[in-house]
Amino acid sequence: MGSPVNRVSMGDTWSRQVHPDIERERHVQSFCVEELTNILDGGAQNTALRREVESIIHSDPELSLKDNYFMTQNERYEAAIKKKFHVQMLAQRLGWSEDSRELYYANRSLSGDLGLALQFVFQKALRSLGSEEQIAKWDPLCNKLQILATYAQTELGHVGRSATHALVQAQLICSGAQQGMHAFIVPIRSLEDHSPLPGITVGDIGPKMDFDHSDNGFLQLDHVRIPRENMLSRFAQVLPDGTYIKLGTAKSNYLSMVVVRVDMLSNEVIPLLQKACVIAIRYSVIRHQSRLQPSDPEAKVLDYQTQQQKLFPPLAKAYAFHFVAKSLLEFFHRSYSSILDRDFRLLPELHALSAGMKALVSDFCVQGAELCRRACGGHGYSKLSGLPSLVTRVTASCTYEGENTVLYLQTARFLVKSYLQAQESTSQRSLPQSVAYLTAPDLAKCPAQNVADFLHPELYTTAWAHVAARLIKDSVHHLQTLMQSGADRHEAWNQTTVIHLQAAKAHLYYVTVKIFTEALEKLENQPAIQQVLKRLCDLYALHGIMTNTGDFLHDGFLSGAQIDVARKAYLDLLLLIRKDAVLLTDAFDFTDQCLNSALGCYDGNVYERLFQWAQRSPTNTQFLRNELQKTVPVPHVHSYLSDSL
Ligand SMILES: CCCCCCCCCCCCCCCC(=O)SCCNC(=O)CCNC(=O)[C@H](O)C(C)(C)COP(=O)(O)OP(=O)(O)OC[C@H]1O[C@@H](n2cnc3c(N)ncnc32)[C@H](O)[C@@H]1OP(=O)(O)O
Ligand SMILES: Cc1cc2nc3c(=O)[nH]c(=O)nc-3n(C[C@H](O)[C@H](O)[C@H](O)COP(=O)(O)OP(=O)(O)OC[C@H]3O[C@@H](n4cnc5c(N)ncnc54)[C@H](O)[C@@H]3O)c2cc1C
Repeated sequence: MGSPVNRVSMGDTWSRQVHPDIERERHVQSFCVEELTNILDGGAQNTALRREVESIIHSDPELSLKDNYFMTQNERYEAAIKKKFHVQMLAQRLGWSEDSRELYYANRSLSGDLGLALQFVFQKALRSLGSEEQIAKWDPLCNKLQILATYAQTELGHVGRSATHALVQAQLICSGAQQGMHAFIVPIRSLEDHSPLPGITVGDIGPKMDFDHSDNGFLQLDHVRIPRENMLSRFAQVLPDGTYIKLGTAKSNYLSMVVVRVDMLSNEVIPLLQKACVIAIRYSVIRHQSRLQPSDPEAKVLDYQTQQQKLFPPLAKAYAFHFVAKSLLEFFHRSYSSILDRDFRLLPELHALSAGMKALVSDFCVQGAELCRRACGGHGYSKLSGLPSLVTRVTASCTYEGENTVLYLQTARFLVKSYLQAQESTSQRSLPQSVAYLTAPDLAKCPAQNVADFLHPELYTTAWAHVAARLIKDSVHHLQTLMQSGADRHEAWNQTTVIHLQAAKAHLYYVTVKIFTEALEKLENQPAIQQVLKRLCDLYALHGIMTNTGDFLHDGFLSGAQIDVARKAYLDLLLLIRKDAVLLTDAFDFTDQCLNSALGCYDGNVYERLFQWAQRSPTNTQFLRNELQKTVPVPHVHSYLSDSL
């Protein structure tokens, strides 16, 4: 690997000297950081390749992210477009193919700060909904950037300034009959001069909370005609005489959403939380404040239990979600090709899991990133910490690709069906794997008696299964009671959605705990890593219990006394994780350039960097001469004072 300092140096003179406070954190290593990095990367060869790509990207001045925080929205957009084309040229020169690991790593090292991100969504949709001929026609045009494509499903589109083509999801009306949502490729701008085509009104939606690197726009279509073959036809066709032929199910065209949701977790959402944890935990061993004992020197803030309570649950989630995303991706790969071949048996479970996980993971990533930001005190409010951008960027993921409440309810719909299926004693069909626990034997009371009992993965997984199953049963009971009292199905559903939402969240939490524990079992040949990750897994499961105690107490599954014991187990874990905390963040192996944070650099030289970066601000660099020929920052209060006097 070479010296880590070499990897992370940003060229500042002090960055070769690691701050002693952070160096001490790395002094005693209870596990091999490099080995953990290899696990996260899926193998040592991947780590090596990723670092190779990172060094290419970071040595290229065109691809620097360092001025991002000082840019306006339009400047960010332009810089992101410029980088996109630059990376494309680099890829051509170095032979990085489309969908290659190299391009994936290039995107990661640039924090996804590349323009034309929606082209990716367009292509995912094209490949899942298009026929082989349509893919062969449109995909290469996108790869070579000969068309700039976007995905327009939500009303008011999302097309902006750059797109020449949009994949529009719209109602198909054939011979007067509504056939549901279908995907159409609509040319919207001239390929000659980029002007909007007849009938097209298109533009940028204006200032946003973040996502300035991405182009979001509105689109109106007024009597726009497109060729019949522009309707994506893997799952449905319209013949020249107007006959509609259904090749899939009524909801086959929703497949594109599944594909993108699965992909974006590891490509976009989870790294944002991971980076926030790296920044806040590194800063928390540099920042000293107050004393643990009156006679002590000022303590590192990470030594306060409340600081650990802020930062370690998000860290545990950052690891848990890595394994969740990996497992979801594996399930996706197992089922996708049969779905494309129109075998839809696995689709309901895949949809329910991917929609629900997108919601749960993005919700927790937002909460976690904001906690990290606040854990850095006043400096967390500075954009130069990197944290405000991480928070606002991850916040978008609770909305795009499906608003989270809407997605939890999709999972809940599947849970109701699965529960009813589990109740049918005559049913020959086995339940999908993720809900198999609905028929497993259940304990009425948790047997845990002491702290050690609460650290058994089987115990807390069973506890989560119990709560999820009870809440699902409860939600179905409420639904059925309302229907039996005369409410129609839709009304009864709406009157019980708050309860369904709670059930869906518990189910998803159970699934994440189960996936994390299963991932640990596979690490038995690496006991030191297994041990450190097990602590995070324990913390993840117990933190969930601590923040939902009512659900565990409700039917007496846990008693008040057991909750006290579980809390003791949880608090003990904070101390154990404390000594490995910085190493656990190092293992994510984000370069300093990619973190782009004055607080979070590997070397811990926070204050020098903050000071130096602040001086780069245009407010400090754009000077004018005042009447006394002295240079002063603009706008200067004296110019107004002299006007008004
Ligand atoms: C190098 C690489 C770089 C990469 C770098 C990446 C960067 C990445 C940056 C991200 C960049 C942002 C990109 C944002 C891009 C958008 O945001 S695009 C817009 C996406 N929009 C959405 O996701 C809309 C979300 N809403 C939904 O999904 C809603 O549930 C629906 C599906 C639209 C509701 O429709 P509905 O027909 O009313 O649905 P509903 O009655 O509830 O259900 C009907 C049936 O369909 C089923 N169903 C619903 N949805 C589905 C589905 N998707 N599949 C299968 N079945 C489904 C239901 O299970 C239900 O089945 P049954 O129970 O009847 O059997
Ligand atoms: C950064 C960003 C990028 C985006 N990019 C794209 C893009 O490229 N292409 C594109 O097509 N779209 C894009 N979108 C739009 C995005 O997909 C939608 O905003 C999202 O799917 C939510 O839909 P909505 O805005 O209509 O919210 P609404 O559906 O209006 O939601 C508003 C409220 O209503 C509630 N609600 C809605 N339906 C129900 C229901 N059935 N039951 C209970 N409550 C409900 C929601 O929970 C929410 O609280 C993007 C959005 C963002 C923020």
